[in-house]
Amino acid sequence: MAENQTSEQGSVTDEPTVIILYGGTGDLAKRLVLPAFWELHTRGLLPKRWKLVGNGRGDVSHLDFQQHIYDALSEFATTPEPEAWKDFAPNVLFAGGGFTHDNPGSLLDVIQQAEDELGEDRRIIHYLAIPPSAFEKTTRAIKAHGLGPDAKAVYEKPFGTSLDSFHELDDLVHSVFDEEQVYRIDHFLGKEATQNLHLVRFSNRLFNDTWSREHLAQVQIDVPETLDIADRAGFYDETGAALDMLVTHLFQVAAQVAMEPPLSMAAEDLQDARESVIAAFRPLDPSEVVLGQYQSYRATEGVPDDSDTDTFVAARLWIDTDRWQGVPFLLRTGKMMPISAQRVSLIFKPSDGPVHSQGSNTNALIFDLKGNGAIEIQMTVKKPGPEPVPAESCSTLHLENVSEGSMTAYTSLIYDVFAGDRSLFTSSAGLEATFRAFAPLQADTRPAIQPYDDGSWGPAAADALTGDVGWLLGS
Ligand SMILES: NC(=O)C1=CN([C@@H]2O[C@H](COP(=O)(O)OP(=O)(O)OC[C@H]3O[C@@H](n4cnc5c(N)ncnc54)[C@H](OP(=O)(O)O)[C@@H]3O)[C@@H](O)[C@H]2O)C=CC1
Ligand SMILES: O=C1O[C@H](COP(=O)(O)O)[C@@H](O)[C@H](O)[C@H]1O
Repeated sequence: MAENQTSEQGSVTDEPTVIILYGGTGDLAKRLVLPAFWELHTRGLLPKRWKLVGNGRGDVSHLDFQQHIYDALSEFATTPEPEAWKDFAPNVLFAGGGFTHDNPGSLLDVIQQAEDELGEDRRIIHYLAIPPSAFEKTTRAIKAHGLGPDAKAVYEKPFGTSLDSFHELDDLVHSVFDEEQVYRIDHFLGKEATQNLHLVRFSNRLFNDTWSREHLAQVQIDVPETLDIADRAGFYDETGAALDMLVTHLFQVAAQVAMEPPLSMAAEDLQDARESVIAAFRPLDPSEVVLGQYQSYRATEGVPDDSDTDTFVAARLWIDTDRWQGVPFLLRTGKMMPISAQRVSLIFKPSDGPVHSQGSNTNALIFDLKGNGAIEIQMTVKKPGPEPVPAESCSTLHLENVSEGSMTAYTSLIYDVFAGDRSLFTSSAGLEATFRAFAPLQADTRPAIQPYDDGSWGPAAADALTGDVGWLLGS
């Protein structure tokens, strides 16, 4: 979240604001975005006067959309307290009939209705919580109906699906909005624990001095998920794991680990440092990438019988800076795996002796990105007893003493949109570099999809990518 959370709350909340949530009844909206709006409301961090307008292709009444939000909050956050809900619900409207350049559905009328209550000086925030394939037509519609000037636009990821489509979308977006109006979300950057990666590193000599090829054998960024894709087959089948997670979240987290020391810990300097290192990502070598698809995937309603979509990806990424020469970044994520976790592991080289670890564990510093985060250290210690026998041990710092008041990534990032703080959002230049590194997976050199059992750790070939080390999870 922006550093100005409390000091500038006044300036954020004074601006009458209409938030248009395209894809308002979708999966992302119900699981993450609507709970985030609710959290901001209960914390008093929404603008003083606001309207939230859900948009979609179907016709949904205002009351039904309010009920949809209530149900989503009950399922994915907490059941709203009646008093707080009474303040919230009347601000929620729905505009159906879709929104395209030649047919605005009821959106313009509903915006007018919101404006009648908020006044003409209202600001519009467009939040595109829709599949990436719909970004372009919705952006064209925003332009055609004159809703671009003075607005802010929040784009979900992936912003583009290839280097070419990224350029096309970026050009289109810049024909409607100035860069300062655009907020490209990668919610892994908003996670408290992701931000801890640089804070812990740069504030503690113990870690900062060992954060390089001299000491590290490899870095693993591992995000297995037990989830299937049943609720979002349409979106997922046209996207796949590599686009959904690798070129987006995992690349951004890799950049967060690999960045050079920023000029200062100020948000813009951190953003520059993160985005600069992405330019040094070597384009992926398809022979170092494993794509998989879980066995029951094609039986999912809405997925074609012959779908070639990847639901698993593991890749070895090289970063061509002096600090990281020779250190592979192992990235892995997939659906229908045995556990859900989000871990960044810095795996140390063996010590020069005379005592060497003998166990199966590795000397590693691990950041758990879930929730408020945790930091784990795996190391060799002395086994109690008369002989100096080394044994493997592990200790976890749960960070509870510093987690009071923490917010979900979406809550924090949406607050930043209100506050006008773009430092935890991705820039055009940074995203262009991610798509350059990703391009070899989109050519005819794309590796063949390998099947894996539901609930397994993915195709066996992914294990070989880590060399002798093995994946810390699941080995
Ligand atoms: N779900 C998640 O966990 C996360 C998703 N995201 C991102 O959020 C975005 C939306 O994902 P998600 O909510 O899962 O996807 P959904 O498949 O649930 O789609 C969201 C909504 O978009 C609308 N929509 C679908 N297709 C089109 C279309 N062709 N034109 C216009 N509107 C369309 C639908 O609403 P209607 O039928 O009412 O028009 C749908 O409910 C994606 O960019 C995704 O990468 C990011 C982080 C997490
Ligand atoms: O963006 C996405 O992220 C979620 C995982 O993120 P989490 O923070 O909600 O655990 C992933 O399941 C989804 O496929 C992807 O679109």
